Amino acid sequence: MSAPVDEMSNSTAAHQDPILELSGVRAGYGPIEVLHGVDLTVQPGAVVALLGPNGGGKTSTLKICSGILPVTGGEFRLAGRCVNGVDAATLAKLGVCTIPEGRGVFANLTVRENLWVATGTGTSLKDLEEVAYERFPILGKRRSQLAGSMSGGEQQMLALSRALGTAPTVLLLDELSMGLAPRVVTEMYDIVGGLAAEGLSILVAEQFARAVLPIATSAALMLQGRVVKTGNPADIDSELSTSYLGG
Ligand SMILES: Nc1ncnc2c1ncn2[C@@H]1O[C@H](COP(=O)(O)OP(=O)(O)OP(=O)(O)O)[C@@H](O)[C@H]1O
Repeated sequence: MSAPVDEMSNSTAAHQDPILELSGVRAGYGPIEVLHGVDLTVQPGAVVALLGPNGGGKTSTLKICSGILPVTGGEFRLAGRCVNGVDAATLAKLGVCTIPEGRGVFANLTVRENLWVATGTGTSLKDLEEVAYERFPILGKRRSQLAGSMSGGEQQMLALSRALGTAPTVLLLDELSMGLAPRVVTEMYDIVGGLAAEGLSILVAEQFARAVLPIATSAALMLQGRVVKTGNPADIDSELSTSYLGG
């Protein structure tokens, strides 16, 4: 039997259960169901790559995990507790942090102001800046610069800093590679791999499998609202080239 959500602590990474678990999860938009029974597991400290073509349901699955899209069937568990119906703000307080497609940085705000936005979760601006500038010194140099005038990689660093400043246990990343040069994508995924090595659990939705597979501990292939295969990154890579990419 699941413990009440209000008994959950932010230190969920130490738990024996998977940090995130979807079992037969169904969801949709209005009357249209788009997730038809998704099964997915993220173990503590793992990087799980959620792969597949456009419209397969990757973003919708991340929305379930962040509490934006309600579960209409099946079960969503966080560190072993059912969190169906728990809202996004509560999940954020429980340590689930999302970097959405397009990064979610405010182009017309400075780096510092963007960090200030994350103080809504209870972390002070001082702490957010300390974490950000220590990890990404370039952001310290750009603290008074408008985020929209920075490179795509620097914006992604800012998005990561905002997320990390809130000390998450689970990071949800949607299309980290979007709009970035291949070299920058590799750099960003190296950073993500480092975060997992520090104990963060990470679920990454990514269309460009080759970008994320080198740092993934496991991968799941999503087609038409279902996870059709899960396994180690090498197996899923070959599955992608033979079935989905047709080659
Ligand atoms: N806000 C929405 N309203 C209605 N349908 C939606 C909405 N968002 C997504 N969908 C539909 O849900 C299905 C799954 O989309 P989703 O964005 O989750 O897939 P995806 O694998 O992330 O694809 P992409 O990489 O293109 O974002 C698609 O058929 C899509 O058209």
